[in-house]
Amino acid sequence: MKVHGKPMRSIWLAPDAQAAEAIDQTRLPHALVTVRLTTLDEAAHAIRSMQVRGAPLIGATAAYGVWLALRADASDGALEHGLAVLRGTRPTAVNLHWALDDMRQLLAPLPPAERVAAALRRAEAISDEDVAINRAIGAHGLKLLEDAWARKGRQGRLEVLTHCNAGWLATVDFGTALSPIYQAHDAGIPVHVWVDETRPRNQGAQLTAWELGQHGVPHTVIADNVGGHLMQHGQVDLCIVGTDRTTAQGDVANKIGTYLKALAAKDNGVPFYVALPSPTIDWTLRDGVREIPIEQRDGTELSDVTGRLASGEVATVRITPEGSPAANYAFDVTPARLVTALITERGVCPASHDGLLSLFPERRGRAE
Ligand SMILES: CSC[C@H]1O[C@H](OP(=O)(O)O)[C@H](O)[C@@H]1O
Repeated sequence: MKVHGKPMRSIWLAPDAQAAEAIDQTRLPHALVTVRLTTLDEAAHAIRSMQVRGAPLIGATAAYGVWLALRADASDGALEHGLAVLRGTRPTAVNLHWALDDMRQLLAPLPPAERVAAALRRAEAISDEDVAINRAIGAHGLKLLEDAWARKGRQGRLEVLTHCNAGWLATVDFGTALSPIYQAHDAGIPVHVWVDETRPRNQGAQLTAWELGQHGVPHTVIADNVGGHLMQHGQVDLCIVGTDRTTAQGDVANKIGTYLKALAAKDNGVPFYVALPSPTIDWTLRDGVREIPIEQRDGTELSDVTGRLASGEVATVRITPEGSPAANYAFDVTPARLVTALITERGVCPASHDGLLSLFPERRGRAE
């Protein structure tokens, strides 16, 4: 996407080809800072600390992380160590595990001398594939937004609510949930986005709002608990969110609070869509509530808030009493029954096993 008019991805090969570079998302929206990743540990830290975040971007970063590990040591032991370190960074986004399995399947059979070049080629291919997938999700999602706009008589604004950040910052480019919104905006549909702030890491307030502003998409930041009220008053035409892991039955793991938004949407007859790139489908799982691992992060992400002072200085302040414990669950699971449809790169389908198999028939009968 463009930043100050200049095309940009969220992660890229450094011009000297000796590192990966990425936008440090912990510095947005107050500063646009690039972080240079030269080692396995720097790549792992970038994922763990959420300098890079979002399921597809986590997968791409992990692929570059394997390349960085092998640049230092291309032995079997170093490959396995690198895969293990990266696999241990964050548990919920299945793209991380898909990308690492993909890299291992490619690299383990190769002679060490061939591994570094092959790893970089694959990391770049994974990034390019993500961009193509997200463009396609945008095109399929655009049709849903055009239909919603037509149903509304093309009057006023098309009101879309989104949760967290599933924009181009959460991917290599274009985003998943925001991709149809960008394409609708560019097609001249007067779309307006209600942006859930998404406590505690504020991916909506700090990242989605920044992205939409950069592209000129009208939006309003709201507290996480406002969405149900807006839906009750007819101010939301549809919801569209991303996902970190979706089961073969269509249960959707996404940022904490997504489930509550889906319940409000169901209660108010508001369509609830999930933008789902295929590397985010976990074909091995059926019951998402029972089986998807939910990341718990440090309580200081809840007790502390970082922002910019009037002086322009960025500071962190504590908002909870000293000694009050904080529980920081990072994801929840929305059962398929609350999902209107899944928007994949191959088209739109019901949130069900048959729905997914209709778009991915090659998965029928495979023992996962
Ligand atoms: C397109 S994946 C975006 C997905 O990832 C986010 O989680 P996090 O910011 O913790 O990496 C959130 O669940 C988004 O919907």
